[in-house]
Amino acid sequence: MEVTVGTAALALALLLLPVLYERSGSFRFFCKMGFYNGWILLLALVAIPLCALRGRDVENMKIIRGLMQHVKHLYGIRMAVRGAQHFPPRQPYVVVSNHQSSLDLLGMMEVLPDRCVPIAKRELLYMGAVGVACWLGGIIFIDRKRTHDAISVMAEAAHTMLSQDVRVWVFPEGTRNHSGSMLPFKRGAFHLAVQAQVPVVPIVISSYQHFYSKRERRFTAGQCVIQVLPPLPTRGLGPADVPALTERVRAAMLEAFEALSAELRPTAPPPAPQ
Ligand SMILES: CCCCCCCCCCCCCCC(=O)SCCNC(=O)CCNC(=O)[C@H](O)C(C)(C)COP(=O)(O)OP(=O)(O)OC[C@H]1O[C@@H](n2cnc3c(N)ncnc32)[C@H](O)[C@@H]1OP(=O)(O)O
Ligand SMILES: CCCCCCCC/C=C\CCCCCCCC(=O)OC[C@@H](O)COP(=O)(O)O
Repeated sequence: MEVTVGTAALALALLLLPVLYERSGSFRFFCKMGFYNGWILLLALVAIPLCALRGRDVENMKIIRGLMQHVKHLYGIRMAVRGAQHFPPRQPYVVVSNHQSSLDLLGMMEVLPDRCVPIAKRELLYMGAVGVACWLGGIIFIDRKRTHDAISVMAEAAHTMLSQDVRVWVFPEGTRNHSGSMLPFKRGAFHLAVQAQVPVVPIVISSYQHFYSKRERRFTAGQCVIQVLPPLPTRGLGPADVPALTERVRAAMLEAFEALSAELRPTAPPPAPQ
């Protein structure tokens, strides 16, 4: 009898889930974000044995990129890449891009150049299978609480970029930013580019505001533009030039971000006929 009541309660709860999903925006938001994280965890489990054949190697980022590229379709996110011709061919460079949310992974995987690895907070290493996949992909981890150590890791990265022909992707805001603008940029990425004497390639991911908002618990289908801006050379620059370079790149990115936000902002529906 107890089993029957339990089973009936479970069946009722399962029947109610679609209704709740249909009626509650917040429930839908949490389901979608839960599925996003769960799906990436599952993809990481698939990636691990494939990547393990090579060991820790930047070439494994191709496997991770390939496995991630369908995820946008699951969410109805249409992505357009502009300015891909700006990627310098056959040379190392530092990519810098804005960082709004963990959804940035989708934009990153849309344009990630070959032999390019992100710099990530070290906490990612402890996310189970995701951490293992990131390690196998050659992702560079920094401890944000230890500035001196983070700078040493970046200095080592400058060497690796040149000796092993590697490109590096940095989020110079240093953290996710949902404000609809850009935080001040930290200078690590620009020191890295100047130390290695390689160009900086700015990439702007358009605002998610019209289809995704963590604060409002809103996540619908939508459109996202990833704009690659012209590279800035650093040849001949030294440490004293880093602040001006940082500000120049941020100004260019902010201008492009605002232009994209204006372009993609949904136009108000026409007034209803009287
Ligand atoms: C198949 C499925 C598998 C799924 C796998 C999916 C994988 C995808 C993974 C994607 C990961 C994305 C993760 C994104 C993140 O984790 S973002 C967070 C981490 N990233 C950053 O923080 C990068 C940006 N931060 C910096 O550049 C900082 O400057 C940093 C180097 C970290 C140091 O930060 P902080 O401690 O806050 O110090 P300051 O920035 O204030 O710097 C202090 C002074 O040092 C100078 N400086 C900085 N860097 C250098 C350097 N490299 N060399 C020399 N000097 C440096 C800096 O200019 C400051 O001095 P001044 O004030 O300018 O005098
Ligand atoms: C054994 C432990 C198991 C833990 C399992 C955790 C499961 C998590 C599963 C999938 C996570 C997928 C998300 C990948 C990471 C996205 C990158 C990202 O956006 O990192 C945030 C970082 O840029 C800035 O961090 P903060 O904004 O400063 O914070």
